[in-house]
Amino acid sequence: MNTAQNTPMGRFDDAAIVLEDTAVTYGRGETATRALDTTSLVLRDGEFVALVGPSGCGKSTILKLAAGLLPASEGYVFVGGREISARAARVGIAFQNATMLPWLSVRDNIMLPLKIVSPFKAGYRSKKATEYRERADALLAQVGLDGFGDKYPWQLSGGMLQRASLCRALIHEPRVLLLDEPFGALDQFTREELWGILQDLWLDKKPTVLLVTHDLREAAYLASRVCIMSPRPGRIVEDRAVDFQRPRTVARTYDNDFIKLMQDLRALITHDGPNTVGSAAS
Ligand SMILES: Nc1ncnc2c1ncn2[C@@H]1O[C@H](COP(=O)(O)OP(=O)(O)OP(=O)(O)O)[C@@H](O)[C@H]1O
Repeated sequence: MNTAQNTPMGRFDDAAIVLEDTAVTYGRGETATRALDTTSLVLRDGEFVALVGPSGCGKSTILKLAAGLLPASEGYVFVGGREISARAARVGIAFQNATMLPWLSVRDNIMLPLKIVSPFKAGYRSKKATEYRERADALLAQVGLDGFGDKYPWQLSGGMLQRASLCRALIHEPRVLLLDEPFGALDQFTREELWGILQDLWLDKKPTVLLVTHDLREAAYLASRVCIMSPRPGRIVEDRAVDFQRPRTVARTYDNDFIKLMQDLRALITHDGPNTVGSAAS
């Protein structure tokens, strides 16, 4: 087992996520798929980084590595200072489809990680149950779902479910939040509203966030850094800081400097010239 002292991790004292010369090949032999080419990436504690790139370039693969759901074929992955394969780190995860258990209330769905994740599960059955309920209700209020805790998932709209999914990802106060196209299935207005909510949640507790998205406007609105990946087998070809003042607004995304940034990023993905911004990356 590797530790922070005797591996490359020792060089990144304040890093929340480190990929060091990491590569992933799915399968073996003739059916093997090289999904992620040799890639290095460091997220400092509290950073918000967006991963953008063509379909199939390995974005979700990077999230699976950081979540400990997938071992690296080559190189190292550290989360919270530990090699990920050594011990699962405490992360929060939200996907494009907010899968909820239909027989549980929204509040009980949100509280699920507390039932499963140490050290919370010990307190779940005892005196902490009330505290956990209050924590779930406070999060629901933060995302505009005050009073919806007793409803069932099928009584909520897609946008409301995705808000609840964010609450579930945050209920155990993870220091690392992994988001895989969390707003991809939503209409534009709901998506923009949720950008604001996610930004507020991030500004409140400053977890380290790794967001996979196809939407460059979403990436530039939310992230402090946008990493652009090449086609499969992907690797990071651009790591761009986004310095716009926070809190950011939707109106800000129509300013010239914001549009210029999106044009630059899009050109890196499509290899088009800078004046060809259209709908492909949004
Ligand atoms: N379990 C698996 N077994 C075999 N190949 C896989 C597996 N998971 C992903 N792949 C392949 O690895 C490559 C990268 O997949 P990944 O899901 O990471 O891409 P992505 O960038 O997230 O794609 P998208 O933007 O379309 O969601 C793809 O070619 C995919 O077909």
